[in-house]
Amino acid sequence: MSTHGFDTLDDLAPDQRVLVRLDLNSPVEDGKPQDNRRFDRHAETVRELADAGHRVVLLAHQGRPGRDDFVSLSGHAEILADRVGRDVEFVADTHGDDAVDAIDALEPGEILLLENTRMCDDELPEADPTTKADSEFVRTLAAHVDAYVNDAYSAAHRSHASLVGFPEVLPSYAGRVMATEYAANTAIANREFDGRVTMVVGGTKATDVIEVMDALGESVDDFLLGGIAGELFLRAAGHPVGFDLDPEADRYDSQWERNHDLIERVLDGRGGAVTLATDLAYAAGEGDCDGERAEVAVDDIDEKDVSFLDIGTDTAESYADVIRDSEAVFVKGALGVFEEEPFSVGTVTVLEAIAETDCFSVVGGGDTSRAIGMYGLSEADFDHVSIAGGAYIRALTGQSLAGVEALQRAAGR
Ligand SMILES: Nc1ncnc2c1ncn2[C@@H]1O[C@H](COP(=O)(O)OP(=O)(O)OP(=O)(O)O)[C@@H](O)[C@H]1O
Ligand SMILES: O=C(O)[C@H](O)COP(=O)(O)O
Repeated sequence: MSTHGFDTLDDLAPDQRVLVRLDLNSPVEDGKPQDNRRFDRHAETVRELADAGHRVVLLAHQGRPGRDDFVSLSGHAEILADRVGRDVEFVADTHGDDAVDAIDALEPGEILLLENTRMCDDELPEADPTTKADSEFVRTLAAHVDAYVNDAYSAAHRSHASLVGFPEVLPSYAGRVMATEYAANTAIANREFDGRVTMVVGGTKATDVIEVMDALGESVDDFLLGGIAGELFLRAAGHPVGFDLDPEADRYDSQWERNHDLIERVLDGRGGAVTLATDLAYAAGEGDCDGERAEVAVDDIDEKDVSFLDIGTDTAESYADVIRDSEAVFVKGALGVFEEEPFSVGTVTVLEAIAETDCFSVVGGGDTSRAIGMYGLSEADFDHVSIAGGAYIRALTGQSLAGVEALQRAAGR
């Protein structure tokens, strides 16, 4: 058993017919899944199992019923096959006769992907593990395999049948992605660091990250703020910022209404640990992201009529200094609209400082981690680049994940 209380692939017996839950949930365009790092990451677990001679049956979900991204996994099988370097057979069935026949026909080292688990009525909604274990979906598939592996860390906060049902009835193991993500993302709450622990807080989901700041309390020495949350904190400090260029998007006002009490509480309790931007960047001229970068000192902002798109250069440099002096750095959310090169300065300066520094580092959030590839940085320069969104947030705030708890219970049986 690992130190995290679950068994891993190191504990798996040889020659198993193994059911493996992945998270291949991807952006979908014109009905087709778009390639992303989830395929590369899970491919390593799948390849390891197939190379070891196991018969590999894969489960994954895509989208949510009723949404445009709720599509079949046939396209996912093609991308995954390319990444694994082996054939991945696909059957458009979740647990009926076609699925069962295909499972029974597998030879050692062969890989089969079943249809989108959310197309099976038993998968959703969330329910307790025993109820999910008693579903036809779980009972049927469990009878045709020897073991279950959960590699879907980024979906592990959902108490769905494919995540919590199987560990109730099968010997269960964490896949490589699950084990790595779990260790890195809980480090902020579980590990002792000798030196300064810094958290870079940005992005658009201010409510999420402010709750993280509140929950983390003393385990973080410095919070470096940017993005929407950064502007909300500046607003709390009396600066007229947080102007919605597109009022429909409503990035600021509703998140301000929802969070201003919490922001005050964080500032009262941990104000000394919170560092806010001293300058901000905006698009000169047109008033949208296409304009040239211009900067203004926060103290010189008199009116709320500009949409800020990045922290300023002085702020970025001072954040980089803090990072160079840190023992551990956790990133949640980008410091600006890095997708537009002129407004990537904050995010890229901070990521470069982390990459150059010998600190323990975790970068989380789907969008934020994309900046690493976009600006020529290497994932190898970070201890961990998470592929999880909601699960990363929950791990940072010390909340348990239903799928991880299910693995831990299974290991204890
Ligand atoms: N000042 C800003 N104004 C508008 N958008 C911003 C600003 N600063 C950052 N962003 C945007 O924030 C996005 C990333 O934030 P987000 O909160 O979505 O985090 P994430 O890293 O993608 O996490 P998740 O995986 O949970 O979505 C980027 O796409 C960036 O353009
Ligand atoms: O992409 C994700 O964050 C996970 O797959 C969870 O998806 P969900 O939010 O639709 O449950």
